[in-house]
Parts: sequence; C-alpha cells; structure tokens
Amino acid sequence: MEAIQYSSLVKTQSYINGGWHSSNQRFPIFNPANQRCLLEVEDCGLLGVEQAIEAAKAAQKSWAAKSANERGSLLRAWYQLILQHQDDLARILTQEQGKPFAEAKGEIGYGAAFLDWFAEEGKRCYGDVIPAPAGDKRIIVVKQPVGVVAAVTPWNFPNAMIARKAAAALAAGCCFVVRPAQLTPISALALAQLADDAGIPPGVFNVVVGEDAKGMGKVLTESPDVAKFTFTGSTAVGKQLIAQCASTVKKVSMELGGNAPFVVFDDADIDAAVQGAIASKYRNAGQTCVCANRFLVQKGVYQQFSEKFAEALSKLKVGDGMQANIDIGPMISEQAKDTVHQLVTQSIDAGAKVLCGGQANEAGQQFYQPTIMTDVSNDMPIAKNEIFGPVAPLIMFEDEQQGIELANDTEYGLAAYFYTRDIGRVWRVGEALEYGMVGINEGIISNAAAPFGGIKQSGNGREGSHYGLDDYTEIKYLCMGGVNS
Ligand SMILES: NC(=O)C1=CN([C@@H]2O[C@H](COP(=O)(O)OP(=O)(O)OC[C@H]3O[C@@H](n4cnc5c(N)ncnc54)[C@H](OP(=O)(O)O)[C@@H]3O)[C@@H](O)[C@H]2O)C=CC1
Ligand SMILES: O=C(O)[C@H](O)CS(=O)(=O)O
Repeated sequence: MEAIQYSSLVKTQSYINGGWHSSNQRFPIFNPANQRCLLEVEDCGLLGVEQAIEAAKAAQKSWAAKSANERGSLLRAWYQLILQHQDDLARILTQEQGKPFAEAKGEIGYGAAFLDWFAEEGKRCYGDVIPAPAGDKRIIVVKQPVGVVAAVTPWNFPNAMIARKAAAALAAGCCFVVRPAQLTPISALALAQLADDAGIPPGVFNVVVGEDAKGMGKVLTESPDVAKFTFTGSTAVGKQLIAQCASTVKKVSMELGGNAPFVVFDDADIDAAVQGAIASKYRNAGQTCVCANRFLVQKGVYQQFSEKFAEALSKLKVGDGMQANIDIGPMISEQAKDTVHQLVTQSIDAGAKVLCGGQANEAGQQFYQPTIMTDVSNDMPIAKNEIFGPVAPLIMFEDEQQGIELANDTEYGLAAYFYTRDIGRVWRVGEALEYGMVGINEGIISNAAAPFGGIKQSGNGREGSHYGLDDYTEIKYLCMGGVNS
C-alpha cells in the first residue's frame, strides 16, 4: 500500500468492540490495476461476526441514551478526521478498488457528507402530539432507535456505502456492524481507525472482514440481536438476504441493482446531454448502480448526439488510477471485464454495431475500452442487463410516448435521466418515469441532502436526506388516559 502518510490507517484486522481482532486465517487483497498483492487481511470468521453483534448489543442501551447532540458531536469529529485524511483514504481506495484518485477523493468527500448531514439530522428526529378523540386522553408519538443494525456493502464504493449507512444509524442511536466486500476491506478498516480516533465508544461501530460472504451474511441476517439489516449490492443477492431476514422479522432496507435509461429528446441541449452522458456512464468505469445503462435518443438528434458523444469519449484516458490525469481505471476483476465483453459480443451477434471501443484495453488485463454501441434494441443483452462497465448502448426512438415506454421497460427502478428544454415535457416525463430518482438535464444526482433509493426490483428504503433517518427509527405511540380524573 503506497504513499500513505498516516500509517495507522492501513489496518488488516477486524474492528470489534473498539479493538483489533487477531486471527490466523488470512487472505490477500490485490490491486486491480496491476494484480499485485497489496497486503493480507485477517479473516475474523463467523465467531468474529457473533462477537461483533454481541459488542453492539452490549453498547446499544448506552449509545441510545446519549443525547442527539452528544452523538452528533462524535459524528462531526469523525467527519473532520475523514476530511483531514482524505488524500490517504483516497489512495487506499484507488489501490484496492481501482477508481482514479480524483474520483476516490470525491467518494471520500461524498461519504463524509453523510456524517456531516446526520450529525445535525439526528437532532431533528421529531415526534408528534395528536389531538385525542376523547377529552381525558392525550396522544403522543415518539421516534426511538430501532436497535442493533447490520450491514453488508459492495466493492464499488468501499468507503461511501459504509459512511452513508453508518451516519444515519449512529445518529438515530443505533449500534452498527458492517461486513464489507471481500475485495475491498481496507477502506472499511481505515474508517474504523478514524471512528476510534474520533472517540466513538467501543461496540458502536464494528467492521468484520472475511471471505465467507454467505456464512457471515447468514449470521447477520438471522441473529435475533440484530433489529435492522441494510444491504447495498445486486438484486439477486438482495432477494436472498431479505428472505433470510424473515426468520426474525427484521426491518430491512435494500439498495440494489439498476438499469438507468438516459433519454435524449430532440429539443435537448445536445452538448449538455453529452456532458451528462460522459459523467453518468463512465464514472467508476461504469461500475455504479446509477450509471446510465441505456441511451434512448430521439430520431431527430440521434446522429448528432452519437457523433458528439464519440468525440467526447475519445478524450478519456484509461490507466492506473494512481497516475495523474486518468479518467477510467480497471474493472474490479478479470471476470467482471469478461462479463461486460460477453454482453457486447452477444449484442453484436443480435445486430448491434460498435461505434468505438468494444475490446479489452491494452492498459492491463482488467481494463476495458470506453465503448459506444449503435443499432441497439431494448431486448438485446446489452440493454436488458445491468452492464456494470464502460459501455454505452444507443437505442433510437420516435416520439415521447415510445421514449417513456422504452425507459420503463425493465424490472429495475433506481435512477433515470432525461434531457429536454420543454417545461411541459419535464413534468410529463418526470412523473411518468417509474424510478426512485430522476435526473433532469443532469447526469450526477447523488448527494447527502437527497433521498437515494429505488423502487421495483431496485430495492426499498432511502439513504441520505431527512428521510434517511426513517430506516433506523421505530414509531411508538403513547396514549395517556385519565387526564381529567
Ligand atoms: N443500489 C445501489 O446503491 C448499489 C447496487 N449495486 C449493485 O450490486 C452489483 C454489483 O456489486 P456486487 O458487489 O458485485 O454485488 P453483490 O451483490 O455480489 O455483492 C454485494 C455484497 O454482498 C456480498 N454478498 C454476495 N453474496 C452474498 C450472500 N449470499 N450472502 C451475504 N452477502 C453476500 C458481497 O460479498 P463479496 O463481494 O465478498 O462476495 C458484497 O459484499 C450490481 O448489480 C450493482 O448495481 C452495487 C452498489 C450500489
Ligand atoms: O454504489 C453505488 O453505485 C452508489 O450508490 C452510487 S452513488 O451513490 O455513489 O452515486
């Protein structure tokens, strides 16, 4: 792990009950840019997960008993330390996950923004006083922390996906156990070091690392001491985890897969649409759940958009994210790269054409060329599946109604984007799209002030914004009688 100033950030053991958990089971972490082993981390195993749940359970009452101000001050201290070590955290992230350093810095800032937001939002966890139907009664509604929260997070945002969940959970008064993806545990452990430095008490924030995703997930989803489970990852895995939570009727929130349409109407500002397309499609080499996945372009501007899009794409530089001026890093694994290429070749067999790219990139074995495909139809593999790679399929449509129908023709409902300058069309299309989040003349929509989440098979629950606390609180109704006696 190169160029880390604050060396204590580089941890190799799970963080449980405020301590570093040693184990003689180890597994290697590789740099996706060059396949070199960065370091080995110690696998805490299923026993470690159980110990982390125990620690969270033991700390739960005292953490919930703190005032929102006290919890907020600790979250803010954590926030400030993350910003203080932003460059180190970004270097760790780029080396274990691959995204370019500038993007990794952005992710660190994005994750920290949730700590900043919920340090304040926890103080606004308001209840209600409701006029009682009978004169001698009083009705009060209070919100209380749900209890111990367990989380499983993906490799594509190994810092922000944890910060986005932990910030709301801790602000609401919940203790937290997270199991990060096997491929990217170092960013999670660095966050734990800074939580420790910030003075967050033992047992409140726990990170368990290990290779046995299924086994560790089973412990987290089936433990009667875990009140709430939150997951970010694929829809297929999310469905399994929801089913596993049923045995203890846990509160569940899911941030799952997506198939985002990016619709360009013939009255759009084409230059703005191209800028938004590049930003949305090629962020993290296309490995985000809100990346534009299908480009629906109205017939009258299809040629102009395609040409300008390809021209802008030719300026992007592919390489090791630790080098300067890199725009697109490696895929997380060779298998991931091969899966993307398979979608490309299957769609070519079905009649699609490659306008640019379409091959592995010479930068290394896990790199794929930024690609644009034309003559794509909505039923081709490259359009039906979540690509999770730097490939942009272009689909032509005739009129507004067809554009909306094609956009909604998917089991997913996370993010959608469209470009138009017609105010009536903004309202008609914005309301007709079946998605949790819609970017209008904008390709980057994620921020801590907004409720992030999807509908249909993209999940449920919201992260960020005022709404983000709801997933970590329970409503209690107090009925007071005999007031006049
Ligand atoms: N809606 C959203 O915000 C996001 C959605 N995603 C979606 O996730 C997919 C890509 O991410 P990817 O990480 O491959 O997704 P996966 O669903 O394969 O993995 C997500 C996490 O779940 C773990 N996991 C996998 N199988 C199980 C299991 N049976 N029990 C418990 N945990 C399990 C993984 O562990 P391990 O990696 O160690 O196997 C990882 O930590 C895409 O579909 C993408 O859209 C990704 C990020 C954000
Ligand atoms: O994991 C993801 O893909 C993130 O949720 C996308 S974002 O929130 O960083 O935009």
